[in-house]
Amino acid sequence: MAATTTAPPALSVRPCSRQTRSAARARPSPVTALRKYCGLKATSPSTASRDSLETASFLGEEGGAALRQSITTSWASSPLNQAPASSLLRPRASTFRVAVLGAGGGIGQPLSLLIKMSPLVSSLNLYDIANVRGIAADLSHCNSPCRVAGFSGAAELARCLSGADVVIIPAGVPRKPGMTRDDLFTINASIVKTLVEAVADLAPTALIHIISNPVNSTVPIAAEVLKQKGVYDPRKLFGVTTLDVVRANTFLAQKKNLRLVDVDVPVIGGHAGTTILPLLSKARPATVLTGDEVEELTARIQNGGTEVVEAKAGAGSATLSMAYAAARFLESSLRGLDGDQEVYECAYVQSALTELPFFASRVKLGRKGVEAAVPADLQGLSGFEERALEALKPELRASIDKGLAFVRKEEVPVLVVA
Ligand SMILES: NC(=O)c1ccc[n+]([C@@H]2O[C@H](COP(=O)([O-])OP(=O)(O)OC[C@H]3O[C@@H](n4cnc5c(N)ncnc54)[C@H](O)[C@@H]3O)[C@@H](O)[C@H]2O)c1
Ligand SMILES: O=C(O)C[C@H](O)C(=O)O
Repeated sequence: MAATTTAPPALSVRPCSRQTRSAARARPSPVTALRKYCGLKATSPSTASRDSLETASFLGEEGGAALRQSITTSWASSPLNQAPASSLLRPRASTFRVAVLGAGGGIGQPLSLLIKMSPLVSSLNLYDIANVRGIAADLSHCNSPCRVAGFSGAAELARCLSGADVVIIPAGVPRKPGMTRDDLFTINASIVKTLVEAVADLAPTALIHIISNPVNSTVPIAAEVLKQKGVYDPRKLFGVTTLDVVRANTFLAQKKNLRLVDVDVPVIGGHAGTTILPLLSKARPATVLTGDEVEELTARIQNGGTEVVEAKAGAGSATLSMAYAAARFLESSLRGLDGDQEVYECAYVQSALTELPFFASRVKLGRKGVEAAVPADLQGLSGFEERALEALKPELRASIDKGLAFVRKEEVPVLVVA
């Protein structure tokens, strides 16, 4: 990730489309390349204006504009059309402080790198029970403005959390082949409970992004802990389900040969097996799918996590795609906190959209976290989706109850997962 003095397209986190890749090969002006730059978030025309689609980026709208401006100036004035790195990398100063708990893990490390690249983040605190000082030292050598510090062991958790605007929690054990996410409950429930207790005490106004599985239960656990501590604000607690949306977008685009950047599939319900419900009938662009295609795509999206667990054959679950998804969700959250107006993501939150107290749906993000859930996605579902929605409710409810009972020290209900 070293900054170079060569072509600015190297600044992109990823090329966003075939068109962008071929444009890069043709060595366009850097300004043209950046106009096409889409960064981590492939914004949908359904949720963004044409302008914001063009500027949507991991850099944020303003950051992207500032970067384009700096490149216009420095590129044009450079005799070799190769501006010095210092003038190319001039993102805006920002004010958000992010803490990652479980930063030494398979998700934590690449996620921390992506966050270090974000000009929306001024300070990144890494925490793990394992030693993360080396990771912090390593990251701190990247010449992006965000300050990085490492905190290892429970004694340093308080300093890590102090002043955080967003706390991201990927701490916990991942699945091995043959396990369900619920099989992780025994270990991860306690980890999440302990960490959220600390967040309640030390960063009670922070947004909390929970990645640790089983998300369907760990989010209710976190809610109950925060309630017991008297600091629960349901607008600020999220189960990160962005990976389901990322997978749905990718798999649909592959299946129907669509431009990835155009595709947006809302995914509702929860984050485990059949509780993951992609609403393909609401996909943008509107796409004609046969019944078989819907069933096949839905199953692939629901089993995306298992696909990776099996491919890794005992070495863990999705880490890189999860880091990418979590970085996208963080960027959207920070843009909301920063006052951007039209920021939407799917997330697993306290919800009144169905009879279930927690439910993943598209939500509007704002200065205080969730501004509103978007009910429109649940209206006019296909027959297949209606049936799948009803079918997922018992399992999701059982997972929620299991999480709540764990904190309330009630008898934990037996959860039967197919
Ligand atoms: N929400 C999602 O879509 C999604 C996607 C992928 C993985 N996950 C989940 O994320 C979790 C982490 O996955 P991973 O692959 O990074 O696992 P990992 O084992 O590679 O990393 C977990 C890290 O957590 C740390 N840790 C454990 N207990 C801790 C504690 N009490 N305090 C601080 N740190 C602690 C470990 O030391 C380790 O560094 C798993 O539960 C996995 O199932 C969720
Ligand atoms: O599948 C897992 O266990 C990890 C994660 O929930 C995923 O969807 O990849």
